[in-house]
Amino acid sequence: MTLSPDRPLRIGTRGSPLALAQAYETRDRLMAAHDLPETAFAIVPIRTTGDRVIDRPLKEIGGKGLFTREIEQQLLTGGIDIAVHSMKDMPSEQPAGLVLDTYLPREDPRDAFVTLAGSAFDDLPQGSVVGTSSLRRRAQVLYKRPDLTVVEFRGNVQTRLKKLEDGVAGATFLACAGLSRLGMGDEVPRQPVPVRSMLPAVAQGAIGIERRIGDEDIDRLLAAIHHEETGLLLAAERAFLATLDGSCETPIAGLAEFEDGALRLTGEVLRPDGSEAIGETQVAPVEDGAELGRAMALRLLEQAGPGFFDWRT
Ligand SMILES: NCc1[nH]cc(CCC(=O)O)c1CC(=O)O
Repeated sequence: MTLSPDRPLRIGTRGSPLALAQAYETRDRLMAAHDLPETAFAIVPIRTTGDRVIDRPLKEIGGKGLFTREIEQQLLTGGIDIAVHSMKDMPSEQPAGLVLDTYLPREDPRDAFVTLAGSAFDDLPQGSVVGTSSLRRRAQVLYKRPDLTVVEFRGNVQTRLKKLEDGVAGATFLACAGLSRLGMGDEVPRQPVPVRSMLPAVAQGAIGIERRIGDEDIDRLLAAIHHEETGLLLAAERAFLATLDGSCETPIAGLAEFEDGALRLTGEVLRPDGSEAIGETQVAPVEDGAELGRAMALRLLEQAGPGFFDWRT
């Protein structure tokens, strides 16, 4: 495939600072892998429903693919050639005609606990207010600390820090990966939360690149930057998520890690109000991740029983 300034490879992405950083990282890896100049690529920011509607909780806007639909549409109609995504925002299945199996090396998957003073989650005073728009984080926080109040908190890193300064909440959570990709790892007063204390979202910290099925030039281009290990981990986590049929309305957490040459998966489901959590850890051969994830999801669903994810009134 010949890429030139006249016919650059168009990389679709959301327009947020984090999304753009991920698109640039992808471009830089493609430049290095294929010895191509910057002018062989064009970054194309695309506004999604999730970006447009910022005044309502995500779960109210509803539906899967809030941050991806418009981008996938452009990919299907040829407006862009590839799309770069935060894998944790990706539905477990892609629209017909698209495939998402190229991953960059995963960043730190942990959540970071953020306060103006940089204090640790365990030191948060009784009755404090925590801001988050993530159902998973809300349920996990309330499960561990029923004394806390959780308020809705949307917006980018700067907006959230401003809200802390304005006293809207005393603390919030952000993904470590996002902060370091933004180069803000040291600017933001944060404490990484151990994964055993707060299990991350499925695929947190991983970047995925989506393409059209059957475009062999692009297949070859992307194969050179695919990170196999991340692929093995995400196979387990994404099978777990797919079997649970999760959406942004279901508090689900999952993390796969390598351990002594095997793959260890921890999965967790919570009631939205944080009154109950069910989880387990299992080990399997690295190539059996998808089966491990599926089986774990089925066991957790059975233990949870019907109505587990319903909001209690
Ligand atoms: N839902 C928004 C979103 N999607 C991916 C990340 C962080 C980066 C990542 O997990 O790869 C974030 C922000 C956050 O949770 O702090």
